[in-house]
Amino acid sequence: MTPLLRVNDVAKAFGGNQVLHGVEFDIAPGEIVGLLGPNGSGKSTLLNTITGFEAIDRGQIAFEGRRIDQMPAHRIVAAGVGRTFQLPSMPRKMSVMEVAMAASTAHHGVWGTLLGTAASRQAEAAAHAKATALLEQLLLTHVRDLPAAALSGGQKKLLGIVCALMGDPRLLMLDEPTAGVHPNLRRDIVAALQRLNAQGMTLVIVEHDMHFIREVCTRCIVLDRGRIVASCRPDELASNEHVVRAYLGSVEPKAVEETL
Ligand SMILES: Nc1ncnc2c1ncn2[C@@H]1O[C@H](COP(=O)(O)OP(=O)(O)OP(=O)(O)O)[C@@H](O)[C@H]1O
Repeated sequence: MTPLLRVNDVAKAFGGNQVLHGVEFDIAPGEIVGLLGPNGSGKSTLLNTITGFEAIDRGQIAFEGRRIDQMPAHRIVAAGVGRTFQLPSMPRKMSVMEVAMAASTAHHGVWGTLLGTAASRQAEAAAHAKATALLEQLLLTHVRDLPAAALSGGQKKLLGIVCALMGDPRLLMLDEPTAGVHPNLRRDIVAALQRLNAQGMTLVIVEHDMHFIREVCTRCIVLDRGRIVASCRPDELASNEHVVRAYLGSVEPKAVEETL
C-alpha cells in the first residue's frame, strides 16, 4: 500500500549547521504519530520541510504518492497537508471568526469577490458555515467575535487547529499543541484530536509531554541530532536504548523511567 506520507533521505542545513541528515520514514493512513526528540534535534525543521516552509537540500517528500518537496506551502495545503504552529501569533484587528474564515481555501478569484458574484457569495457562505462548525467543535464559539489576539495561549492553539482544518487536510501536523496549555484545555485538545482521527484524519504531532504521547499516539518516531534513532510504540520508548541515549546520553533505566 502507498504510504500517506513518505520522507526519503531528507537533508537540511542552515549555513554550516547540518540539522537533518538523510531522514527517512513513512506514515500510514490513520496513524497518530508522535515526533519526539531532545531540544534542537530538528523536529520543527522536519515539520517545516514537509509543509513547504523550508526548502530541502537533498531527498524527496511524497504525499499520497505525489512529490510535494518542490511545492510552495499553499500548494501543499491544497494537496491535503495541514499544520499548526508552536507559538501561533494572531492579528490584532481580526476577530476569531474572521481569522477562521481567512484560512478558507475555497476562493473564487479577485473579480468574483469584487463583483460579489453568486459563486463567490456561495463560497463565502460555505466558508462561514464551516468556520462556525469548527469553532464549535474546538470550543471557541463563545469567543468568536473577540479579537483573535486577545485569546489565551491555549485558545490560540485551538484557533490554529481550526485554521488548519479549514483546508480539509487528510494529514494534520501539529507543533507542540499542548505546550503551556491549562490542563482543562489540554483535555479538550486531546479529545478534539482523537475525534478528528476517528473521523479518518492522520496526525503527526511534535510533542515533549510524555503523558500526552502515551495517551494519544499509536507510534513514536524519535529524532536525535537530525537522525531518526527509533520508531516504536509509546510503551516501548523507555526500554529503547537509542531513545535513552538521545535523551540522557547514557543508559540509566531508572532516570529514563522518570524522564519518559
Ligand atoms: N531558520 C533557521 N535558521 C538557522 N538555524 C535554524 C533555523 N531553524 C532551525 N535552526 C536550527 O536548527 C536546529 C534544530 O532546530 P529545531 O527547531 O528544528 O529543533 P527542535 O527539535 O524542534 O527543538 P525544540 O524541541 O527545542 O523546539 C537548531 O540548532 C536551530 O538553531
